[in-house]
Amino acid sequence: MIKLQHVSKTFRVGKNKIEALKDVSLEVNKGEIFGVIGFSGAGKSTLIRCVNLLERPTSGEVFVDGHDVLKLKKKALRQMRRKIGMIFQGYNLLETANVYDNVATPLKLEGVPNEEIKARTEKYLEIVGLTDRKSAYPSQLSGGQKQRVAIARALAHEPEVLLSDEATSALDPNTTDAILELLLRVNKELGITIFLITHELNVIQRICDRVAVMENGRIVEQGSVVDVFTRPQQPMTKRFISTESKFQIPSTVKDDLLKSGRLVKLTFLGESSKDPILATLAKQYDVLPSIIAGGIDQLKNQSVGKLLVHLKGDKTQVEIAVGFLHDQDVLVEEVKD
Ligand SMILES: Nc1ncnc2c1ncn2[C@@H]1O[C@H](COP(=O)(O)OP(=O)(O)OP(=O)(O)O)[C@@H](O)[C@H]1O
Repeated sequence: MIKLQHVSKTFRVGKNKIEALKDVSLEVNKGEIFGVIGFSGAGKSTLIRCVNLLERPTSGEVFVDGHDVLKLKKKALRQMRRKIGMIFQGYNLLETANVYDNVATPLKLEGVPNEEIKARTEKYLEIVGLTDRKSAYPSQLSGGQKQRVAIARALAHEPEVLLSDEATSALDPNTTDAILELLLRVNKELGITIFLITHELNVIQRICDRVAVMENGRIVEQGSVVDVFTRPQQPMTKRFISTESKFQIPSTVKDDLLKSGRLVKLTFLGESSKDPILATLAKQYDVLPSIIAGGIDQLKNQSVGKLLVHLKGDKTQVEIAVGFLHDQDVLVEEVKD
């Protein structure tokens, strides 16, 4: 649905050159939710803006639905842009128009017949749950409600793709969850492909099928969310996950534990979460496993269990026990200092 090939973007500010994107290639399939994650300044906004040419790449190719958008003439580009809706962190609503008109006015400007405007505006306000607030002005709405208006406005053009530029970054956790639920419904029930950028791991975990991790204008890793976040390969991805991870134990506690044994982080996926692996380990080897911390991450279609376990015992026995864990269907990471 969206294909970027070797896309680079250089900004010139006075005498300085800023390489915001460096040879970025990625493909978003029809019907999926694809997320790009990275810290501030990684190039995410520039990347998403290259899809609908709010930003023109310095080099490389951008395809939307098979069309090479950089080669499209004005009229064809306008038509292609209709296939692409966009929502932003700052909502971009018309403050002087009420909710209904915020959705209806852009349709009017596009020449959609009046009856169709009414039908679509009502339909999409209903989908985002704002039918009873259609006369309210943006200043009378919460951040989550404003984002719902922006989503209805984007959907009213009946796009094939929705681009989301940090749509939940200004919202509190509960409102973020509700907007993510809405985006999931938009994807599932209306069949709209979603391409989003975010700096929030939670957004990727909750709704994305695939993810790309960006650093300094480059994509350093991409793949399915389960693979990338349970078996991160690149230091940047590991750093992202550990920054967000809830497994932070005080260094004094960690030092004590490492003196008396080894610490392993176990990640359980799917069926492996049902096996009594630690009980088996304690029974088969002369090793005492203690659970130091644990939790479950809910990914879109799968839950992932994580345990931080201390293994105490004779050095050789602990070594054999770690080998046993590696042989199971769990991911084992040794925690050192
Ligand atoms: N219009 C512009 N002119 C000059 N430099 C720009 C412009 N837009 C972005 N940049 C620079 O390009 C780099 C990438 O910025 P970008 O906004 O794409 O990153 P980001 O990952 O979206 O970060 P953030 O989440 O903070 O917006 C930064 O160094 C930024 O300063």
